[in-house]
Amino acid sequence: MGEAPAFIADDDVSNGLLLKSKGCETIINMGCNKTFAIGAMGNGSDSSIGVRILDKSTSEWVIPTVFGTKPALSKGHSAIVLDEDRILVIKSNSTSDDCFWFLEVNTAFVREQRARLGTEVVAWSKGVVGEAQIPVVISGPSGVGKGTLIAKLMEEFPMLFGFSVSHTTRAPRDNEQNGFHYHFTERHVMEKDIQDRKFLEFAAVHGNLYGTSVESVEIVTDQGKRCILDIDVQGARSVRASSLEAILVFIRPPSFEQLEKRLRARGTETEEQIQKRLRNAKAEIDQGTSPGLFDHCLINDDLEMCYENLKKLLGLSDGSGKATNLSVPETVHVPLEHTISKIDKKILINCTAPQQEKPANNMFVLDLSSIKGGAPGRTRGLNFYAAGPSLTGTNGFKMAS
Ligand SMILES: Nc1ncnc2c1ncn2[C@@H]1O[C@H](COP(=O)(O)OP(=O)(O)OP(=O)(O)O)[C@@H](O)[C@H]1O
Ligand SMILES: Nc1nc2c(ncn2[C@@H]2O[C@H](COP(=O)(O)O)[C@@H](O)[C@H]2O)c(=O)[nH]1
Repeated sequence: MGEAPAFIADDDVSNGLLLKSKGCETIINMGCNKTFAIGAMGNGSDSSIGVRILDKSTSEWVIPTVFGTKPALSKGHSAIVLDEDRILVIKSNSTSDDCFWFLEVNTAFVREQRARLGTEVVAWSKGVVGEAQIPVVISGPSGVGKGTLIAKLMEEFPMLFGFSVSHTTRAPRDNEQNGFHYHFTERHVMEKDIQDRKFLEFAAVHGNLYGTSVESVEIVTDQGKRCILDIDVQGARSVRASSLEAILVFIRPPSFEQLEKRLRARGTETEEQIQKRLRNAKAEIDQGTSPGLFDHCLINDDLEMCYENLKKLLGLSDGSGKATNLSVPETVHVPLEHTISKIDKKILINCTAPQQEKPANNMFVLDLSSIKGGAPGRTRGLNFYAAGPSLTGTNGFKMAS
């Protein structure tokens, strides 16, 4: 691990945006009578960035309950207050998926958890650079062909889509791999994880528990890919009601007889299970085809035609099977020495290069005007671009190794 960074406050930082250093921690004063210390906790045992809170009314330091994936310690980081709810932390020398982190200190999610637990709470949310496209939920009765359609999409566009691997308490089928088709788990483990808020949605389906973990969606988003979820109608309803913005597609069979035929031909369920799935299918088709819940409804009669229609509504095809909408994740690299400052929703990152005689073209902008999401998932929609030559005397602070 690298040596602890020191932080030097610029003289003109007076508006409470960010404050000085304390050893290897950044010290941030928030308006809520609290001071946040962010950095290595000094005990040498934790490999992630820690947080302590000073309650100024009691002068006591508190270790909060931390939600979300914690950022790993890096050689240096800087921090700046975004608003009364969040602090932005920028890690130096990090890859694009590990550079920008939001420490939520008073968002709706944090307030909810604080009220539930009766303790101080903070939550980390990793920033995702680029125009992450909203997840796609594919729903429909068992046997309609959801998995088949998703497999075709993943095969044709492996760089564009990533599958959210669900958790389930049902037993694996012969051809199913743990961690690829599902995370197969025990009911008591899954129930505990649900209690611990690890799931974005979950439902009891055909007698087993199924759920989408926050982490499963994050893994896909971190790869810069568009997340596809294969979930039942109850799950789709939960997603609709959640903070996860998604496009919801219902797949319906051409007829109930065809559905039964497909389920039987698949040969993966016992007669009893097939009967249960068919009984549930009736209610699912009713709910899926009634207005309000789903954005789109496709009939999976001819598989190729249904697949073309799916691609069309996802903006992937002009109808001829040609891809039209491929995107590439951006790369980000913030050096150890930099200053940051904030103008409205834009963060200016001035990468100083003292060894160079002339200032290099090293001013970058992190545009936060289109961000979406937040803890317990990711903060998406960050834009990062070069803004021109370095400026001096900006309202920021310098981080040194
Ligand atoms: N358009 C189609 N015409 C005929 N058979 C199809 C069609 N689409 C899929 N199938 C077949 O139907 C069976 C069920 O499909 P699939 O497993 O993809 O359904 P599913 O909706 O994912 O089911 P579950 O919800 O139970 O996972 C498979 O054997 C598949 O090959
Ligand atoms: N609400 C959720 N439903 C899910 C999830 N993963 C799968 N499913 C749905 O369960 C049924 C049965 O699936 P099978 O693999 O046992 O045939 C099917 O309708 C899936 O869409 C999930 O994470 N959440």
